[in-house]
Amino acid sequence: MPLRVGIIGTGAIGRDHSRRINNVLTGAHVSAVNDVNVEQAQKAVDDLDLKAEVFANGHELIQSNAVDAVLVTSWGPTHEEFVLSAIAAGKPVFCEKPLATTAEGCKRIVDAEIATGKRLVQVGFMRPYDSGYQLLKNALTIGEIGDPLMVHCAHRNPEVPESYVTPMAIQDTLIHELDVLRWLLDDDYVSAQVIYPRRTRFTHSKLADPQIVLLETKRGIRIDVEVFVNCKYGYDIQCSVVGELGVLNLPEPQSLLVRKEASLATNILTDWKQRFIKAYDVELQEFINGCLNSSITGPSAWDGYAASVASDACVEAQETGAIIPISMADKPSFYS
Ligand SMILES: NC(=O)C1=CN([C@@H]2O[C@H](COP(=O)(O)OP(=O)(O)OC[C@H]3O[C@@H](n4cnc5c(N)ncnc54)[C@H](O)[C@@H]3O)[C@@H](O)[C@H]2O)C=CC1
Ligand SMILES: O=C1[C@@H](O)[C@H](O)[C@@H](O)[C@H](O)[C@H]1O
Repeated sequence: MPLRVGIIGTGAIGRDHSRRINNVLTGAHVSAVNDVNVEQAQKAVDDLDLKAEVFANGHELIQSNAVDAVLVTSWGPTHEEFVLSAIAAGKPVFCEKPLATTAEGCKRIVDAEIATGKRLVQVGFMRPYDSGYQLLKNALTIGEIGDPLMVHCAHRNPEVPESYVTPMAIQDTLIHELDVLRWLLDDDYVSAQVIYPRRTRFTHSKLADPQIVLLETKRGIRIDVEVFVNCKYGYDIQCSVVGELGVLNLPEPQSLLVRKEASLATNILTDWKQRFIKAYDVELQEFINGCLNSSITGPSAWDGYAASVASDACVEAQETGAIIPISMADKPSFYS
């Protein structure tokens, strides 16, 4: 019996995940959709030929007998209520990042999930499923470059809308590095600082762009992440790990090298849909398989909480200009 998935939020990624569930992955189909913009939900059903029921309210979708599992792909500030509602209904829920926009909100989700006694939540941290990051992880695991000492990252988007403001550079964008670097380094953060270079003329009054985030880990690794969301030239994710014996660089996405007319050229991707298309497929197939086997194993609510603890500190660092300490509680055995 295929898994019947209900999707809350039929915007960019809600549509993309609907497409992949129905047309790429196995074992599931989209049975229900909801969006505050109901016309948009209906348009997703029509455009993608979803054969899904349109619900006027996300909580009614969660309660429906036509829904076995829930995907939350609405705006970040709405995630906590829907994830808590799915947990209360005893239904597995895949929540796009961020799990909640504050650590406090994530902790409410952690506590609610632990109270049920079983894993129900997977968070949409797709980078650990990316083949390039897995090459980095494997090389670090075998000690290819000795102990990691420093990490240099860049998270560049071509442009963002006027609704995208300074804290979102952390809560919506840097949250990916905050998660993947914990996993990559098997380490946690102890401090955060944010510095502001000269602003690009392509930003707006409510967005400091670019930003540089400086992090330190428990093992003393120093990390710098450039967050530049109006870089204009493309969607460009860089990660370079410097160790005692050498340097590991995240591979560039595969792209043809064209030698022609005294030029050597290759393309740069322009958005996240293509840059991580395989990672999205793998993470969601893992979620579907987990639901069918009653064993959710992907990035957990604790991972969402841990990333948000660091995210909260980075937002405080944005506001104060100070170096903000980060302290993490021990991971509950429930998530071991
Ligand atoms: N993992 C990744 O790489 C990516 C993750 N995301 C995450 O996915 C979420 C959605 O992002 P996008 O699709 O880019 O945004 P979007 O704005 O294209 O779509 C969000 C949709 O949610 C709907 N919505 C808002 N509040 C709602 C509510 N209370 N109930 C029902 N629907 C509601 C909006 O009407 C909109 O259609 C965000 O949390 C974002 O951080 C987005 C892009 C990539
Ligand atoms: O999660 C994503 C977006 O929500 C976010 O706005 C972008 O900055 C990220 O690159 C993308 O992966």
